This record gives sequence, structure tokens and C-alpha cells, in this order.
Amino acid sequence: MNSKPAGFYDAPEGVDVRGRYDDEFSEILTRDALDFVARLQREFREQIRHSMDCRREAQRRYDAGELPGFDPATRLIREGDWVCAPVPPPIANRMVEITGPVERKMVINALNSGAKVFMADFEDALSPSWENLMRGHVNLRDAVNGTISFEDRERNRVYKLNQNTAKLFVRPRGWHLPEAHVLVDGGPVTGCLFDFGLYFFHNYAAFRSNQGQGYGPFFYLPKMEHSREARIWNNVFNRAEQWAAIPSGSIRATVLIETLPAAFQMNEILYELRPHSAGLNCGRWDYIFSYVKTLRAHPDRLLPDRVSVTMTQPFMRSYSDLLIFTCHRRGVHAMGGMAAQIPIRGDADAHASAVDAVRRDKLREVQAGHDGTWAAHPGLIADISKVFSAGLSQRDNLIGAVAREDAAGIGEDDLLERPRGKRTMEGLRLNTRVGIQYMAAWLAGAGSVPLYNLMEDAATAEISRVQNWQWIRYEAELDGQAVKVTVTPELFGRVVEEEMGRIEREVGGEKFRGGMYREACSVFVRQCTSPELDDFLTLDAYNRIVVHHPGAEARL
Ligand SMILES: CC(=O)SCCNC(=O)CCNC(=O)[C@H](O)C(C)(C)COP(=O)(O)OP(=O)(O)OC[C@H]1O[C@@H](n2cnc3c(N)ncnc32)[C@H](O)[C@@H]1OP(=O)(O)O
Ligand SMILES: O=CC(=O)O
Ligand SMILES: [Mg+2]
Repeated sequence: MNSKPAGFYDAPEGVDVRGRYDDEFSEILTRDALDFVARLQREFREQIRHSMDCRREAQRRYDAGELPGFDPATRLIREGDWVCAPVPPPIANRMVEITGPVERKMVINALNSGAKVFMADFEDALSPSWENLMRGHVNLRDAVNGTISFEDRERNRVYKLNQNTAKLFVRPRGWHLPEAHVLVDGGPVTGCLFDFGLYFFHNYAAFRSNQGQGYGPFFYLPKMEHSREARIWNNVFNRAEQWAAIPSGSIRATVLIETLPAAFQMNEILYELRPHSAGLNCGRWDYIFSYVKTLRAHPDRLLPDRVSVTMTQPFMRSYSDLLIFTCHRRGVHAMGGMAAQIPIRGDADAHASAVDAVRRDKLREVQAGHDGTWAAHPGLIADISKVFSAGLSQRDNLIGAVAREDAAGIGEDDLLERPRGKRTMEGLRLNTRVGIQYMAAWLAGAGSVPLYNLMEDAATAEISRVQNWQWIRYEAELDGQAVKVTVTPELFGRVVEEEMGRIEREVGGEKFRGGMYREACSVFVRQCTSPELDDFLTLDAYNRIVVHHPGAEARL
């Protein structure tokens, strides 16, 4: 019997839902689903807390001058001959994967895009407001059930799923992000356990029969720094499989190697997840961010302009080559990353050169031995598929075909090699312009946006933020100036003022005044100039999008 009063969620003992009530959301936030999430939270919260403490401890060592490296204690894992569980047939071919936020129309477009996989994102591409998260869960449930549709009244267009759709992977948030709208025993539930738990609870059965051919569901796991974090995920998966009474190893997950410490832990991460692994992915944008963050106390490691930190920088190439070698040795996919270019309307030449840049990036990836790659936009799928299917030449993947033994010797120095390039005033300006506009979009509810013809999301914006912080902190000298110019708080202050003026001119006065630009500017400037580098742009900003109902104190 349901005894909940109208307009309130039916929460089990110890669970307090503070997000806005909505009848549709209550189909997701059922008592049983909340109970499942709460069980995960209670079982794993201490391990998560310990892992976050270990991250801070490792960072203290890097701040004291140490560099990340391979762990001598796990040498036997790196040298051993083990492999991961065999690749499930439905995801043998992952040549092109589209990614995007869990927004209704985009979910349909992504599933219909012709990509092999759609990674539905609760992380970099989503601003995790209550509304976005809960609508995202409704959308994914309808997508897995095959009933999702969307009506665009203005354009008189109805969106429905095609006969053949991409396989769905879901990326929950990173371990560091809390979900402040749901408390378990008085504390916020861990964001990723909330995302994973609700999605798994509602979709595992339908997914396995509609999409997974008896396997699944499938996940992407972001922003890990150590194999102990992968071990927690493996245990979460075991627990979920036991609860659902599905075979062990049903759930599969691809881990993004997108932090500098994790690059030294690829084997260990795969080892921990070996019954559940679906390989690794080069999360290049967060990786660049993490390079700066991890080495924030090392003034000899200043990044050049963001635009010149590409995959052809030796440290980035080494990381991708080592990932391919490691994955193929362990029998799993080595996925490539995201080129930031997107189709450009109204300028044929610029469009052609953007598509060409994507093609070159993908050609480099498949020639290096990546089994598949990411696309940011449906308009790029055909071009990317062409490059990858030529590179795979009739095979589903390159796992057994390309060993990359030549990468076996990639060492600590290779992974840490200093990026080369110029630091310019335009780099500082662009970081500032992009960082503020991205933050304004995020605060207003959009986690991925086109800016200056590139895709921007939380990971790319992080680079802008930490690079500014690093240049200010160490008074970086700018190249190409007639007189010596160093980046000081005063110079940055002037740049912010001028770039805010430019943003206002570019977006127009009305949009500027109606938008979140000033608030975004204050968040961004504080973070770029604070004496201690904030761990994540989105952690502090999250407090600004938490809305408790009815009327409770919103800050964490
Ligand atoms: C660093 C990382 O983590 S990368 C992974 C996380 N980041 C992402 O996933 C970003 C994914 N990409 C996007 O969000 C979008 O492509 C953006 C925001 C960059 C650009 O989006 P838009 O401005 O809407 O592009 P545009 O106007 O060209 O879109 C044309 C159509 O394609 C759709 N579309 C664009 N990108 C996507 C996508 N990734 N998935 C599904 N549909 C998409 C639009 O919804 C639109 O559909 P419609 O014609 O039916 O209305
Ligand atoms: O998540 C992907 C990245 O590049 O960051
Ligand atoms: Mg990322």
C-alpha cells in the first residue's frame, strides 16, 4: 500500500529526497529504487571516502615534489599474463561512438545517428541540475524500452527511434561529485551511485533483452585516479548483479583513462575490473586538465596554449600508445577520444577544414591501433566511420590484430614529458572567454555547448581554468610580445574585463543581461586566482544549481 502524501516521494527509512517533486520523476524515484541506491551508498561510502582521502594524500606527495609513476607494489599485475573476460558479441564492433547529454531529443538523435554506440552522459556533457538528472533518467528508461519520442512543435517534427539504433552505454558522474538532492542517513548520496543505481534498477532487464543480447547494461567510468577506485566499481557491479540475479560479468564498463595518475595504473584498473571490463578510453581533455592539476606545484611544467596541446605532443602520444598496447594485451578494446571540431554552418571552407581535422585525428587513431573512437556530433559519423572501417578492414576491432609491442617500453619519462609550444596573450584571452561562457551555460543548465566552432564541455573548460591558474600562479612569461609580459593577477583582471566586453558584443546585450555571465565570471575568476587550486570547476559551481524543495537549506 502506498502511504505517501501527494506531492512527496515515497522514500524508505533514512532516505530524504529534497529535489522538486514531479509525477514523472516519481516513476524513477520509487521506494524500491531509492532503497537500492541507499543500499549501495551504505555499503560503499566508507570505501569511497577512503579512496578520496588517498587521492588527497597522493596529491600532497606530488605537491611536495614527487612525480606520478608506476607502483612497484603492483609490478606482478603489470607483468602477469592474465586477460579480461571475453568481449561480448553485441559490442565487438565499437568503431564510432557518439556521446552527448541525456537530453530527450539528443538521446533519440544519438541512438539514430548510425554510430555503433551512444554514450549517454551524466558527466562532462551534463550540468547536473535536479531537472537535468531526473529528466535524463526518464529519457533513458524510455529509450531502453524503445518508446522514447519527442515532438518539436515549432518545427512540426516528431522524433522516434529507428529500427537499428546504437548500443547504449551510460556514463555516471565521477566519484567526487555528490548528489545534494538526495540524502542517505543525513549525508548526500554519492552522485555516481545515484546515477548508476537508478539506471541499473529500472533498465537492466529491458536492456538485456532489447539491446544487450543477454549482456549488460554497459557503462563508461570517468575520472578515476587509482585501481582501488576501479575495485569499488567492480564490487558495485557484483552487488548489482547479485541483487538482480543476473550472471556475474553481465555488466561491462569502459574506463576512461583521463587522469595523469591513472595512466600509470592501466593494467591495475583492468585487472580489478577484469570480469566486467569493456576496455579503456583515452579521455584526452580531462587528461590534459589532470596533467596541470596533478603537477600544480611544479613550475617547470607550465602548459603552452591550449590549442597546441594536441594528441601529437609526445606525452599525449605515449599515453595513447601505452593504452592500446595494454588493452590489446588484456583482450579488450582500446578506444580513442574526442576531436573537438563540430560541423560549421554557413562557412563551407571552415566546415571542410573542421571535418578534415577530425578525419586526420581519426586516421592517426586507427593507424595507431585504436579499435574505435568518439564523435561529438551526428554530422561527423559518416566521415569517421569511413576512416575507421578502412582501418579495421572488415574486422570488428583490432584487439587480436595490432599488438603494439613497440609501446611496451613506454616509461615514466615518456608519460610525463613536458608539453611544448608557445604561451600567448591570445591563449590567455581565449581561455578566459571560453571558460566564462562555458560556466554561464553550465549554470543555466547546458553542460555541452558549441563555442567558436568547437565542442566545449566540463573537461575542456577545466583546461581553460587550470591553465589560467597555473600561468597566474607562476607568472608565466608570454611569447610574442615586444616587451616582457608576465601573467599577473592585474593583467588577468584587465583581460577579464576586456573579454567580458567582447562576450557581450558577441552574444548581444539582451542575451548577456538575461544570462548567467556575471555569475560565471565571478566563479571563474575566483577559481583562476585562488591561492590553492580547486579540485574541480564544477564542485563549487554545483552549490549554485542545487535547489532544495520545499525551501530547505540548499548548500552542501
Ligand atoms: C571531453 C568529453 O567528455 S567529450 C564527451 C562529452 N561531450 C559531449 O558529449 C558533447 C556532445 N556534443 C554536443 O553536445 C553538441 O554536439 C554540441 C553542444 C557541441 C553542439 O550541439 P548543437 O549546437 O545542437 O549542434 P547543431 O545545431 O549543429 O545540431 C544539429 C542537430 O544535431 C543534434 N546533435 C548535435 N550533437 C549531438 C549529439 N552529440 N548527440 C545527439 N544529437 C546531437 C542536435 O540536437 C540537432 O538536432 P536537430 O537537427 O534534430 O534539431
Ligand atoms: O571524457 C573525455 C575527456 O576527454 O575528458
Ligand atoms: Mg572526461
